[in-house]
Amino acid sequence: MPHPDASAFDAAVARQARLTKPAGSLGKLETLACQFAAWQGRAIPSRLRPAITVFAADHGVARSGVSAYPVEVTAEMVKNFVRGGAAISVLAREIDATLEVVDVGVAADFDPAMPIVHAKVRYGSRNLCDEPAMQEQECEQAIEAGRAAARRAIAAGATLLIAGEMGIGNTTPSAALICALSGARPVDVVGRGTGVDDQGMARKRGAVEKALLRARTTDTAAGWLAEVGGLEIAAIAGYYLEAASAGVPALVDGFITAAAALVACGIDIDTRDWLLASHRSRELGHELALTAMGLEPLYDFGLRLGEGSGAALTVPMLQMAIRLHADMATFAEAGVSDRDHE
Ligand SMILES: O=C(O)c1ccc[n+]([C@@H]2O[C@H](COP(=O)([O-])O)[C@@H](O)[C@H]2O)c1
Ligand SMILES: Cc1cc2nc[nH]c2cc1C
Repeated sequence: MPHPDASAFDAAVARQARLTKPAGSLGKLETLACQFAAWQGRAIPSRLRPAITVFAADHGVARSGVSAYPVEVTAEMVKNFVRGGAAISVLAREIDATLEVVDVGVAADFDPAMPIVHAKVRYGSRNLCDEPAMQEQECEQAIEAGRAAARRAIAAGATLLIAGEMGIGNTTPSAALICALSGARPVDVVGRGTGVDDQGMARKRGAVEKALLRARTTDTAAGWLAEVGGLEIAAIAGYYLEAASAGVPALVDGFITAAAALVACGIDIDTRDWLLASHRSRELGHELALTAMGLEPLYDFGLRLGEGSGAALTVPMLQMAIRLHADMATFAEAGVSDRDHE
């Protein structure tokens, strides 16, 4: 995997020091501009061209009372994405991002003419409590669907990749993966997802504990993904792996994408160098998962939607960071006196 360009980073840091502002006064915006400089391999990064890919799939475990919503919502929301009425549809238009929806495992048939990517591996993953969620070959097929989506986005000119997801029940496999890969306990990771009540929470924690116990001899990230993951989570892991291989940065959205990012980093630790976390999700174990990868969220608005929405919301801010870095005058250009040097 390529590494971000350290000399472009240094050149960007030097430029930040010459811009007409007290040193460090633009805080994280300065760091972000320098990070994009390193990612793009140029002291002044160019305007971002974001691509959003939403991966949709269903989950066998969703039939065990672990979600506040019925499984049918996954397929219904896919249609809503396409019609333009979902939150991510609105945000994609607002930030001028492309939006592609990939069916990797929704438990329903779609009209073949519907403008989504038809990459269904199977009608939902199996119930992780009782058996491996995916066979190895199914898992690999889902990873490849994610890799292919990243390749398409990059070939079309995207310079920032955003993965989103839709899958009723998917906070349960995500919690299981985060526990398995970080060593955290289910009580510290399992949250309310779409808003389950206390009984639902107990069922969810029970499901995660049962899955972790059943698959306890698993010893690789890819192995855990197949045992307790899900088809859209596998696809997103593939999407991140491909982004990093191509040297294109990718945003980590909420709880589910963080679980996928942990898997990708478990498969190849260098993936981490190309990831940027957008927000802190309201979902319990999210920050713990980000910390396990050394990622820090940019903001906290109490979001817990998914779809890539939290990541999409950061794009205007990232564009501003780059614009400021590119267009502000230096002290010399503006004839402004710099600080006294000791
Ligand atoms: O992004 C998040 O942090 C997030 C937190 C909770 C729920 N979600 C979304 O809600 C769905 C999963 O919730 P659940 O309760 O069905 O497991 C799935 O479609 C996710 O996109 C997303
Ligand atoms: C309506 C709805 C929209 C979503 N978008 C992502 N997860 C979702 C879950 C539900 C229930």
